[in-house]
Amino acid sequence: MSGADAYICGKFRKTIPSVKTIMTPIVSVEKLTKTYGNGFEALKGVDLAIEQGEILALLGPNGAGKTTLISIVCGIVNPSSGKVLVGGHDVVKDFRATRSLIGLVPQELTTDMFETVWNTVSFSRGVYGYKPNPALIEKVLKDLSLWSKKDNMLRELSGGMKRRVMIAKALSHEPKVLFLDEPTAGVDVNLRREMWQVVRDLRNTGVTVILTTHYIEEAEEIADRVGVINGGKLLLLEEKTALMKKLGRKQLRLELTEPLKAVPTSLAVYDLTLAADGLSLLHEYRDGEGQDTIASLLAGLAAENIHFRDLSTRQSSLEDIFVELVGEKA
Ligand SMILES: Nc1ncnc2c1ncn2[C@@H]1O[C@H](COP(=O)(O)OP(=O)(O)OP(=O)(O)O)[C@@H](O)[C@H]1O
Repeated sequence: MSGADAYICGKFRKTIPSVKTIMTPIVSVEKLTKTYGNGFEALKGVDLAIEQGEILALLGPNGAGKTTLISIVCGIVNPSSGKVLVGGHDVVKDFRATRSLIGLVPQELTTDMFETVWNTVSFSRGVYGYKPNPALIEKVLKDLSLWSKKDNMLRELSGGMKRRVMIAKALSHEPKVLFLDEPTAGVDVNLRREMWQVVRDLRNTGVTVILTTHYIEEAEEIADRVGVINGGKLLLLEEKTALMKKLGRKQLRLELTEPLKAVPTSLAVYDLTLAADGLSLLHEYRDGEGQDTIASLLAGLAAENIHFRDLSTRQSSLEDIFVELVGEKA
């Protein structure tokens, strides 16, 4: 059963096998470059394979090249060199075939505010040359909790509903790959969580979701894999949990009972940082490497007669990892 079939047949059913069992990428990008007319090199050789049924979050600061990459895959911008395949079809040579496999939800709401939800979504399907399919449109609107608003004009909807209409439009022609460009930019926390659930539900129908985001929390929350783009290059592409494990750091903080003037030489081996007031000691270590060291550190402190009244650990977040990689916030 294809992702689209699953979409038609069930309320976001979990019918699709896990990412790891499927080998052929639904989107494959090889040595992709883009130099705009003014000579600006927006992409400098990007390689990327996206598996069917995964959620991939592309993180990167402003101007990193995320929208350029998405626009090339969607056939909106021409690449300067390299090759992009969607469902095995070349995005330049076989534009119609690839475009019909893709749904794009742009950053901006681009639709007639005086049109009804039903007409807007139905019209989108027609744009792709598909025959009307009221049953599918009904299903899409119900799954996105828009059914009760089908006869309302877009201007009568809340911000969150308008965003869901944009997703419904993109799903109206049953795409296999859905691109969401900054799906939750400028929305409140509740709406962001609602959107995350919509994205997860979509993935569970087999739709492959690629989203760009500035919100690290978003990637941390819903992505299966994370790609980091900066300066037109893909700096890393990694399964999220593996990434957190590999690059994640832990920090042990000890609150001392008495201020310490300096770290005793016998403890120099632990690479401790003493706070300016002398009342806390910090020890950083890689995830999974700490246990033995911490036991001997605590023994070393006891031997030096240094006592602490509290101790806490902190796991570095994806945000810390990102800042370390890119040198700035997303
Ligand atoms: N049509 C264009 N002509 C010239 N340069 C462009 C054009 N479109 C984009 N650029 C430049 O290419 C770079 C990448 O832009 P792009 O929109 O892909 O970044 P982005 O990662 O999506 O950024 P943001 O997060 O701000 O949306 C930027 O420096 C931008 O100014």
